[in-house]
Amino acid sequence: MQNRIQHMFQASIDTKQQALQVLPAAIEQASLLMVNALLNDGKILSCGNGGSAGDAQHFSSEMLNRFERERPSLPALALTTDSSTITSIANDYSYEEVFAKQIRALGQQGDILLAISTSGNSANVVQAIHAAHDRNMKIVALTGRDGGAMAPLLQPDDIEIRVPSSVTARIQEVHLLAIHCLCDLIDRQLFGSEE
Ligand SMILES: O=C(CO)[C@@H](O)[C@H](O)[C@H](O)[C@H](O)COP(=O)(O)O
Ligand SMILES: [Zn+2]
Repeated sequence: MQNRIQHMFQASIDTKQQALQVLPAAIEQASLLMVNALLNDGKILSCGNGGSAGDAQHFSSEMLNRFERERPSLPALALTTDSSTITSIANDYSYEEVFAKQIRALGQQGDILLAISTSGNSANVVQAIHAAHDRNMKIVALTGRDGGAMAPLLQPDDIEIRVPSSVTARIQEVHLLAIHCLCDLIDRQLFGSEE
């Protein structure tokens, strides 16, 4: 079984090496978009399914609490946590609407939606992008594969961070690294670099 473990570690390393060749500019641009929103009293909403729901919550927790340094709390909200809201929307309307309906209530012009989907095809994340655009919000999309249905929806001011892989788990492993890069760059731009 150790061969299997070695294979997965190596595949994750290889995927990160390939992502390192193509993603830094998009991650930097996404951090600038987020910092601009935060400096203008905007907030960052995040959403995704399964492991990506965890990533959405990972990001919002590091904004609301902190990443690696002491600093004021930053306004972020994961749309994946309120089970009563999610189950009632899914039950009364459709699972596709669970994020979009929240965005229509909470999203304001100048806010950012962090939309996370390894396939780019999760219908509720696609609908979340439509709802965010309707609220004049900008999108940072964390995707993989060919970007799926999300990619063609993105507007010129939106940013896509697309991991060059078709393996969900490997894509997620890079998504989390990208999230930590965003947290680091946001802190440095808002509160100065520590070294
Ligand atoms: O975490 C994993 C796989 O590693 C799964 O839970 C995965 O998140 C789920 O299959 C999601 O439904 C996949 O959705 P998406 O990434 O294509 O939007
Ligand atoms: Zn996973």
